[in-house]
Amino acid sequence: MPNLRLALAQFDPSVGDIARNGDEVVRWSRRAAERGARLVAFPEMALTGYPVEDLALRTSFVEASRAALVELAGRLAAEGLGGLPVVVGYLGRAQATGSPQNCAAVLYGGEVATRFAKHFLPNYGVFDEYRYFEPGDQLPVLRVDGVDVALAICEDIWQEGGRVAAAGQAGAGLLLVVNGSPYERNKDDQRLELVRRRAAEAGCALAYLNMVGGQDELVFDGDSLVVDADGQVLARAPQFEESLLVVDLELPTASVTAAAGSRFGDGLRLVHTDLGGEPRPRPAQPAGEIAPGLTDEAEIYAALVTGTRAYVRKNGFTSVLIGLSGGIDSALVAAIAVDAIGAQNVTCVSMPSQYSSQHSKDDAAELARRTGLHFRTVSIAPMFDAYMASLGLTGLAEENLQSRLRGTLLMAISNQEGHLVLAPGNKSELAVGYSTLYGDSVGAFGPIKDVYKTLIFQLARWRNEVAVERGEVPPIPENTILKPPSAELRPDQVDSDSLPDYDLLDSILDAYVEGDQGRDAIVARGFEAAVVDRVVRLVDTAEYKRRQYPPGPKISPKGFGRDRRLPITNGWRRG
Ligand SMILES: Nc1ncnc2c1ncn2[C@@H]1O[C@H](COP(=O)(O)OP(=O)(O)OC[C@H]2O[C@@H]([n+]3cccc(C(=O)O)c3)[C@H](O)[C@@H]2O)[C@@H](O)[C@H]1O
Ligand SMILES: Nc1ncnc2c1ncn2[C@@H]1O[C@H](COP(=O)(O)OP(=O)(O)OP(=O)(O)O)[C@@H](O)[C@H]1O
Ligand SMILES: NC(=O)CC[C@H](N)C(=O)O
Repeated sequence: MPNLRLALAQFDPSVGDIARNGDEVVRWSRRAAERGARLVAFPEMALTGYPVEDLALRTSFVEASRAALVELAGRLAAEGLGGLPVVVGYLGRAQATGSPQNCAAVLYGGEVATRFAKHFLPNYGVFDEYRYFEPGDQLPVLRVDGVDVALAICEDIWQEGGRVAAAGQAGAGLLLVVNGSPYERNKDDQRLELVRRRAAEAGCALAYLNMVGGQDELVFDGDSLVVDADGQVLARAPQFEESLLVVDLELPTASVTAAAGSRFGDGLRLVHTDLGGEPRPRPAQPAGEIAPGLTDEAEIYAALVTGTRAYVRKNGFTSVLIGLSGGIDSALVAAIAVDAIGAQNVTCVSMPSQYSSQHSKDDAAELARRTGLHFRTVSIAPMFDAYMASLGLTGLAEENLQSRLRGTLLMAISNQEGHLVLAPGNKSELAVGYSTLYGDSVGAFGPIKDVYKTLIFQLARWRNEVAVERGEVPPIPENTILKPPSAELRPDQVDSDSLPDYDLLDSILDAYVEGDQGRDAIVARGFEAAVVDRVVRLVDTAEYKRRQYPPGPKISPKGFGRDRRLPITNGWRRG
């Protein structure tokens, strides 16, 4: 059996920065060549970044991507890499109609050897690909060193038939799939199972390459992997880290004999590109590594850190600002920020009012001491008194004023010092509208907006335990984790005064938001009808707040954002 040394470049592209992404393709291709790879692949739309959203509808952007692809082919050859076939995703257009397409190409010998477009387009959850792209209709097969490699793009393997079935019918020796597959909790297990099933269906080995990094609300976790035809994992890249996965594959001798243009299932037309090369023997020291997977908490925390770091850096900031209350939410956000960009780049402000307890001030200061982040205290009391003297506010208006003064203060410091403000709201609060508009909801990015309160506690404990295991100081003070959550907007206030206990609330939210179950179905599961009705009503009437909330990293199958699109003005009250 011939050997193919394959390299999967699991890198972090930047949306819209075609020049930088092109440079990265050259850099990683050079590394692949140095490691003896005979074929190197880059993720879905690596040249433009992914997803490009409505940039796909801009002719100037499509043309820039197409021109950059041709230029990249020449540049690779000029830099001595013309003999290494490079599979790279880009934004292209259909020849017949000129419509945008989600494409990939093989660059070889200074030229674009072949191009093809994604066959199946995802149009659910966060994806809108019918809005942008025309589907492709080719089965691209690349012959390299006596092995036939069929190529596909992400959703192509998530739906039945298509290129998977066609690759099997054509007799390909390897199915190489390039992806932009956003992170969700437990999706790594789902992908592994999918990849194994598709390898069996195609009857050949399958190489799955995903990108890493963050793009607005999406986080990409990498976790690229290669399985043989029996589904056995031959190589696996680390999660959330850039890496070059190099693997030696013993593959069947090329056997695709159908004529170019032959049709396969789903009407796919075979385009066979023979790059030549002799079959190679198995090397004395075969390549291939299997990175260990992360635990559930480690994976979620890494996603939050990755998403936050990417947002801050890709938007040109170096530092962030957080209002630190001594409570668990802002404490976890501060810990994430420190892990993402370093304590020296994180500033926290304690903004006590007349209702702030001593422990809240002490706990905030203690977190700062433990992590080494910049910390200062600005009392909101004089500003509060000035407002009260002018307006004479009471009740909720008085409570919200405190939160708004803090929001204004944070934005003022941001303007003055150039830090990006992080919003500390969690998913439970966002679900029921338990935050003050233009108050604690101000900010550019919400690192924990897709994390339920019960999971916040779990992550805080986990982060502290990791620190202990590493012999470091746990970042989050014990008291912050142990005390009952409170907004401290009036004397002795605790969250449980106005909300069901978080265990109960999160269980109902899980059914209503993640599970999309109706009110009756949730009650039928044994939850008290009055509590369900209240939670459903709170969720439904808080849509206006969620739409004004900053973006934040999606970690669940249904983040508030593009995964869940409901009207703000909505008279439907039956869940
Ligand atoms: N459909 C709609 N579309 C657009 N805007 C709408 C609207 N309905 C009301 N509004 C506007 O929104 C205002 C009400 O919203 P808002 O001003 O935020 O005030 P509101 O939601 O009434 O009160 C804030 C709630 O969040 C809780 N909170 C605040 C701060 C921190 C925490 C915490 O522990 O984390 C909890 C607080 O206890 C209270 O229950 C209305 O006065 C109105 O101006
Ligand atoms: N005394 C304070 N000093 C600084 N920031 C504060 C203070 N109180 C509230 N905040 C800011 O407002 C956010 C909302 O705080 P609040 O205490 O109302 O609710 P919470 O959701 O329980 O959050 P946390 O667990 O962080 O306290 C906090 O996360 C923090 O960013
Ligand atoms: N980019 C894509 O086609 C992604 C769709 C696919 N279902 C995934 O999440 O992995």
